[in-house]
Amino acid sequence: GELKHDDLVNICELGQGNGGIVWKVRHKPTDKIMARKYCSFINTDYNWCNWCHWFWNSLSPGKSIYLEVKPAVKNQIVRELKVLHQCNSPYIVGFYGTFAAEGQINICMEYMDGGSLDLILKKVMRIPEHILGKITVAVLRGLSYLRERHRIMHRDIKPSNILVNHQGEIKLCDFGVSAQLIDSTLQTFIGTRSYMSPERLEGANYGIMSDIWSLGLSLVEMALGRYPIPPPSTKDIDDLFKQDPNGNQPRPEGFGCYKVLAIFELMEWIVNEAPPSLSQTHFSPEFCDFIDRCLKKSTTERADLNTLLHHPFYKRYESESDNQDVASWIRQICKIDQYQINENNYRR
Ligand SMILES: Nc1ncnc2c1ncn2[C@@H]1O[C@H](COP(=O)(O)OP(=O)(O)OP(=O)(O)O)[C@@H](O)[C@H]1O
Ligand SMILES: NCCNc1nnc(-c2ccc(F)c(F)c2Nc2ccc(I)cc2F)o1
Ligand SMILES: [Mg+2]
Repeated sequence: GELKHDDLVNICELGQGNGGIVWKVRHKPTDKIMARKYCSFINTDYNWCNWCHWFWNSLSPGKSIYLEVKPAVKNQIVRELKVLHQCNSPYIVGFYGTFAAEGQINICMEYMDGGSLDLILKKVMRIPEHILGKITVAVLRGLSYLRERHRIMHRDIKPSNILVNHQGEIKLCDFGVSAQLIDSTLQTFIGTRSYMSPERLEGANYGIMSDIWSLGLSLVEMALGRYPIPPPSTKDIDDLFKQDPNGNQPRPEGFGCYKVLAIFELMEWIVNEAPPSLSQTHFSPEFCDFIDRCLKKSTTERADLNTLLHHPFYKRYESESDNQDVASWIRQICKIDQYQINENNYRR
């Protein structure tokens, strides 16, 4: 049956984004561990000055934006989210239910004990190419599932929305299954960095091809270990790889101290400058070509989903049946984590 607010016990906070707070919870009746996302809305009536408040609020990234939606709109969102019960794929995070409590929309989903790839990236310097190959297989298969079976694009592909677990599974979450929720959160540039495609930033029509751009940019960020706009110089990259060839040292402070562009400068750069690319000094020619095909600024030149499903980089990893390599890599990283926890406890 449907989940109820009182059946859930908070265990610990998993993280905060721009539109939500995520808690690790236990569902008492089934003793199941879940991840519960509060979408931060308050259900007072919507009016113009709230919009201004929201707009100025959204300029200061990282704060949770409080949005106003009418109760009727909230009910429509909950109704549309129930479609998530039909979203069943090895590449999509499981869904347990949704409900409104204290004027907030809650989404309860599968708890992924490896966390999201943005957190993983904070623990290691870079993600090795063979792991990025497995990530690419999972994301492309997840996008295909959403398009073939539910006729939707993802809309928010980025490392924090790609989750992993100790079994080596890699799954997508936070995709735009509810049109009303998308409208209510005015998916604009909230957040410090944009994974949005040039056409989407320019306000032109956009679709699945925009997800392909976001995938390309996310892969470059995970391959280099830093957000790739403005692109690091070849010297920067060579230094990174010289310091730490296999890329699993935690990142030193002031790493690659590059100028962090303000959100508007960043969007301007994405629209006006050449897209980032990878060099064959450190990456395979297939991976470099895959990235170039995803990061074409013009959607007519950019590879579509079917082309990528036949690309040599994808083909190299799609045949590998199990993800034991991913599983041991995740465990190794989390063990570092576990080791750190023990260390800290021991010191205390
Ligand atoms: N199902 C889940 N299992 C485990 N951890 C999760 C799950 N869903 C989210 N998280 C964690 O919670 C954090 C916050 O998630 P949330 O989607 O609210 O924000 P975000 O994706 O980081 O950013 P934004 O809100 O801008 O999209 C994520 O970074 C992720 O580490
Ligand atoms: N960057 C914007 C703020 N972050 C965000 N987190 N979740 C969403 C989201 C947006 C639209 C939507 F329809 C959802 F179901 C959404 N959530 C959602 C979808 C699938 C699963 I499985 C779990 C979810 F929380 O947006
Ligand atoms: Mg997210």
